[in-house]
Parts: sequence; C-alpha cells; structure tokens
Amino acid sequence: MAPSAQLQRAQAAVKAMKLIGFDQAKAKAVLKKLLKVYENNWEYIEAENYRLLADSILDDQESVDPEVNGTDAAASDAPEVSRKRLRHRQEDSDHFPLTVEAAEETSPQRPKLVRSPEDHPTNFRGKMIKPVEAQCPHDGEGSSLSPHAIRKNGLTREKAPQNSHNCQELSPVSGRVVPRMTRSNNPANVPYFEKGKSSSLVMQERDKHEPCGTSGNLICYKEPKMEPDTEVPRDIVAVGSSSNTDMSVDEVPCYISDNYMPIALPPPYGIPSGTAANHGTARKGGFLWANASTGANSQDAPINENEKHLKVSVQKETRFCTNTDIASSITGEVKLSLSSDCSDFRMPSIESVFKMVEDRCLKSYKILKPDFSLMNLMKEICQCTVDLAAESSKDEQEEARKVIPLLEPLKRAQSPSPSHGMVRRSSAGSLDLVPLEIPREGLNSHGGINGIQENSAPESSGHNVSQSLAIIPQEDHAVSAPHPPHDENDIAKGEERVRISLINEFTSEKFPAYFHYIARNAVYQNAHVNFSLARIDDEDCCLNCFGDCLSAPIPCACTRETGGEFAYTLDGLLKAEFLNECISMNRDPDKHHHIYCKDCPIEKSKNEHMPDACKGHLVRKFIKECWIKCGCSKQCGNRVVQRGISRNLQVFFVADVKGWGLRTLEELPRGAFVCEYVGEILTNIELYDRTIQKTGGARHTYPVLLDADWGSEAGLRDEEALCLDATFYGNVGRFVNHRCFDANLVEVPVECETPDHHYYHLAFFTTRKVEALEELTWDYGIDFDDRSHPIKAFKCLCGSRFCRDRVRSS
Ligand SMILES: C[S@@+](CC[C@H](N)C(=O)[O-])C[C@H]1O[C@@H](n2cnc3c(N)ncnc32)[C@H](O)[C@@H]1O
Repeated sequence: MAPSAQLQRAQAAVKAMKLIGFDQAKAKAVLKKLLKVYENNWEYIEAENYRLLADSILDDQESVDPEVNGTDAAASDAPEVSRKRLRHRQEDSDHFPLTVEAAEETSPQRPKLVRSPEDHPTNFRGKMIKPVEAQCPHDGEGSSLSPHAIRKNGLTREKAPQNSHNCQELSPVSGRVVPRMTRSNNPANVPYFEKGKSSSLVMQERDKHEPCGTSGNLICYKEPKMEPDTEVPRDIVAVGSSSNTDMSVDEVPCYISDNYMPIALPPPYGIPSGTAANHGTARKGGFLWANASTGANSQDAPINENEKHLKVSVQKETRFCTNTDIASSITGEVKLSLSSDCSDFRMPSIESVFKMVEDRCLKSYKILKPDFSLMNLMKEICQCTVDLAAESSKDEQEEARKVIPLLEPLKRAQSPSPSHGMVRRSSAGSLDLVPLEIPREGLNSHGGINGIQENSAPESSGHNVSQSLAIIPQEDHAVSAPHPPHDENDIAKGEERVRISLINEFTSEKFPAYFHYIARNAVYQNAHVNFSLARIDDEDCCLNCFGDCLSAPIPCACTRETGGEFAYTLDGLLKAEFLNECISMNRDPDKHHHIYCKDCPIEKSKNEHMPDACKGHLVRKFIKECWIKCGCSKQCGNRVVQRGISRNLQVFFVADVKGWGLRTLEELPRGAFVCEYVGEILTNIELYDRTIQKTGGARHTYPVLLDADWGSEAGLRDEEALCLDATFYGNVGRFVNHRCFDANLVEVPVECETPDHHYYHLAFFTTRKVEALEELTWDYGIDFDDRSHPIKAFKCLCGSRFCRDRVRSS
C-alpha cells in the first residue's frame, strides 16, 4: 500500500480511537503492533470500526501494568486476546445483539439507525439496530462505540473480516432504504428509525421467535422489563473517561433506558454542544436528553439487560431545521425547544414524546408519582431559570434603591397629570394620549426600564439617576423580566392563524423594544373580567342556532346589540352602514352622543378625593358576536374577531421617530377585520400606578381605555373600569401608528364573552380599500389642542393633510 494511503488509514484509526476516548499515543502504539502482527492487513484492523484495535487497546490496558511494562506488552498477544474476546462475544451476542455507532464529528448527517433482521441473519439473529452510515470506517462516516459500551454490550462477531464484509454488503453508506413496515405487520409496535428518514419513527416487525421480555428482546416497547433495583443514576457516566467533566466537547453521554428504542431528543435549542449544559444536565432527573445532532443519538443506541451508559460523538456542525417549543416559563422568557438537523424530520407530537418518556421514567424510577408530568418539570426548569435570573437582577435593584429615594407620595393625588400615557376620549370626544415619564429605576441591561427599551432620553443609561423622579418598585410585574426572544419570521410565535413577519430596512434595530406577543387579552391582576357562562343569559346568546347564523332566515339573539341586524356581511366584512357610523364617531365625535359618569374613573385617578366632573364618554356602537354558549359553529359568520387575524400582515420599521408600524401585504377590502388591539387588561388604577412609574419620556406608549360604556352605569367599581396596555404584552395591534382623521383603520368595540360592556375587544376594521404594502393607521383620537394635558405624547408625523397637530403648530 502506498505510504500516504497507509498514513491516512492509520490516522483514521487513531482518530476513531480518540473519538471513543482512547489515548492517541496508546492507540498509535497498539496499532503499530497490530499492523505488524497482521502484516499490514488493514481489513482486520478496520473491520467493525476498528474493533480489533479497540479490543487490543483495552486488553493492553487490562493486562499490562503500564508502570512496569509500558504499552509494549500489548502488542505481541493482542491478536490472540482479541480473538478470544471475539469468541466470547459470539456467545454473548445471543443476548446483546445490538450495536451503536455515532457519526463522525465532521459529518453533517446523523447516522441512520436501521433495524433489519434480514440484513444480519447470522450474527445478530435478526435483532440488530445498525447505524447504516457508521458501519464502515472507510466511508467517512466514522462511528464510535465507547470502550465501555463495547465491553458491556458484548458485541458479536465471528471474525473481523467477515463482519467487514457484512458491513459493506449490508450497510452501504448511502442508498439503502429500509422498507417501512406498517403497524399491521408489526405486532409489537416496535419503533425504529428508518434509514434516510433520520428521526422518523416507523414500525418494525419484531423477531417472532424472540419472546418479549427476554434479554434479547431489547426493542420490546409494549412490555418493558421492570428493573426493581434500578437506581436513578445521579449523573450520566461518561464512559471512557474518568468523569463527566473529562469529556471532550465532542462527546455527550446519553442514557439509554432498558427495553426501549429511544427517540432522539435534542438538547434545548441554543445550548451549544459541548457546553456544561450538554454534559452536566443532559439527563436531569433521569430523563433522556440525547442530542439529535450527535449523529449516533439515542435512537442508535444498543441496549442490554443492564442500565447502559453510552457515549456518543457529537457533530460539531449542527443544522436545525425543525424547532419545536416544548416548555416555557410563565412569561415566556425562557423556553425549551426540540430541534432536528434533518430536513425531512417529522416531529412526533410532543404529547406522545412526553408520554413515552414519562412511561419510561415511571417504570424505571419507582419513586416517581404516577401523576408525574414531564411537561411540568420542563416548565419548572424554565421558570427556575427565570427566577434565578430575577434574583440577581433584584440584587442590583436593591443597590439602586439604597441610592434613590422612593417617592411614593408622587402616586395619584399629588400628581398633577395623572393620566400619563393613557389614551382616552376627552369631553370633546377625542382621545387624550398623555406622555409617559420614565423613572430612572429599574433600568435594565437592554437600556430600558424594567424591560422598556428607552431610546430617546440621553440620560437613560441608568447612571444619571435624577432624584426628582419616582422610584416605584414593581418586582411583581413582568416588566422586570428579560427581553423575550422574537422570531422575525413570525413575531406572533405561532399564536396567530397566520405568520406575521417583521422587517427593518432602515436601521440596525432588529426587534421592537421589550414586549411579549400575546394573541388574546390577559388580565394583569385586579381587573374584574368574568367570562363565566352563567353570566350570559339565554337571551344574550343564540342557544338554538345551528351552523352559520348569517345564513339563518331570522337574525339570532346576538343581533340584539346591533338593532336586530348582523354587523357583518356574508363576506365577513363590516356592513357599510355600521362602518360609516363608527368612522363618523371617530372623525366627528362632537356630533355623537356622550355620557357623563357620576364618578369618572379618569377623574378619580387624577384626584381620588376631589375628582373633577366627568368630561364625557362617547357612546360607542358595539358588535356582539356569537360565542361558545351559542348553538352555532365556530365558522358562523357572526364570529369574525374571535377567530383572530387572517390577513397577511407585517410589522415593519417606519422611521426613526415613529418606530415600528404595521402594514398589510395583501389588498384589503373596505370593512375588513384586520386585528384586535390586544394587551394586558388593567384596571384604570393599575394603569395609573403603572404609568406614573414610567414617567419621563418613553418613546412609545400603548395603553387604551375601554371606556365605551363607562357612562351608562352609575357606580362603576374600580375593578370594572378597565383598559388595555400593550406595552409589555400585546399583539400586532400595538404597532399600529396614529394618523389624524383619515386613518385607514377604525376601532370598534366587540363583545364576545361578557354581556356587560366593562370588558370588550377593540377590533380594527379597514375604513376603505387598502393596497398591499400600505401602512395601517388608526386615529388615536389625540386632541392636540387640549391644553389641559401639558405634554402631548408625541409630535405627530402622520402626514395627513388633516393632521390636528400640524394645524395646531401652524
Ligand atoms: C401604539 S404605539 C405604535 C407603535 C410604535 N411606533 C412602536 O414602534 O412600537 C404609539 C407610539 O408610536 C409613535 N407614533 C405613532 N403614531 C405616530 C405619529 N403619527 N407620529 C409620530 N409618532 C407616532 C408614538 O411614539 C406613539 O407613542
């Protein structure tokens, strides 16, 4: 053989040994001797992934006292010892017929596991799990089996060259596809991983001669063998190395439970292979956390009668094509995901994965309660991560508080401009949007305050803390949470029926400042929002309807709110008459009816003890949609808003001052529902308390009052005077920018769940046909002329020729 070829093969052999944990020098020394003994016959040495070499090294380690004899002693008798070992294993193979191999670290492909009885009729009695690509060392898909695994599993072969032959013949690197077996011809429902399908689960027929439950029946899924004495291993044993921490970054242990074909469970997304998380926490609480990108992940693992600890090689390069969130902390800051590196990966349902793992855990670890939930455990992991992170930031806040006095008295009564940041209808019918002031407390690492990105104020670095500003801790609120991750391909993270992409073509600001996407309103704390069915009287719903109420000859009871007529057309659009009325209310509020409440929540929040008289609230037109107590179907034409966003929308960066905005990527007809304004449901007082905490020039503000019916009730309780704040939690509605007068969206109150009008949905409908790529705008109703609000929220740049701000300035 040409020297260079020799060298290459030698290097490959040493590398393979290194991959499974052998010392390189030792491997070289033993290899040299083997070559001598076998007269450079590489076939023997390379067979079965250098089995001979591995065995010889092991023998060398066992039989030779290195202190005295060094490595030399191994060489002379290595072949003999190996042959003995082989004979032993031939016998053992009846009981331990499986092999496991791993992908070479440079291989982008995971080795595919097949189990195909007919492929290996003699050696493995039809029960082999064979990583196809990894069988032959020449194929560049080098695989590894830890020395420990080799010993424990007692892998069988008659003679190395024979297996080498088998390997080439039966398990070519590419091309062979194991035929899918149907469930019907698979009585044991044994899952295995189909070659070429990476992780796709298919059913493989079990050897009918092998009764389930024998030691050889290791792939039995339905009746796993119980091991009463199985101890939950505290840590994963890093086989082939002295401890876990000794492992190379290319190796990760995976624990294989008895009697199961493990499925591939990759590590949490974002944890790079080789990190402590991979090594140390790969199997927390006894769960399998094998790395899908390991090549020889758990699916490839051999299983024997005892608990197995296998070490598999991890590919350095990982391509994640599938990414599925499986658990999250309450507010979504920390998530656990499953990823796959294969394009044709078909993710099994998370429920089935959890079920399988839970079953295994219950069987293996008897200390688990029957109601043990893996999902809860995962969520707990996420939440603990958040809590621990919060603890450290709390410490920082404590430090800040020592320096900055709390100005609690600034709350409520002493504040001259209490409705900071709040949008509300003024007496003139317009909405007042009063600016927020940003406190200097709670400045976080994102340059924001308690999670709010603060871009405009130069002193927002957090070090120039002004004593004149209020410092009100709000540890309990999500604003202290870290910035949640966003997906530019879908900022809604799958919460909506459609994806909503995000794009910034102008600046480096990749994502909007802190906020967490929610598709439905959520109560922050004290808001009294009672969705109970009992509150909905029979006459407030259409109990006896069926299918689509819009097609029924007589309008259903739900039209009571809209004068016995549906607000929607058969095409799902808002009827012109209804729409015109809503537009008119927004554009010309003075022409519409107002109600003046006795104890106006707005005035009360300004001055609790001596509130001013109510400035009036516009009496709005409501849509009442059919809901779950109704007899009609979810597809009923009188259920539009509750079905959520269906249009192709995009969040895009408009300009520096305005920030982000929302646009449509498709043409929208007049009267089309676009989206809701979704946020946290706060009481008016909560909003007040919250907004005075963030005093000082927040770039954007997001609260909206739900005051459409405040005037109709004499004594509105605090917990019934509600608003929506989309600052921290919200949907795409929070990105809709303001346009004076001729905005292309109009907001309409929509009632679904509650018969009263304390709580309702605020839905945006198009006021006209909107072209694709047009920005969507909404008239916030800001009265720029209202001098009672000393600071207006923003300098309006709506560009409308009817701009109220421009008129005022000029
Ligand atoms: C509900 S948010 C809209 C989304 C916001 N642009 C963002 O980037 O998150 C309202 C804020 O957007 C900005 N904004 C909206 N309309 C504007 C306009 N016509 N001119 C200037 N700023 C505007 C203001 O800062 C306002 O407080």
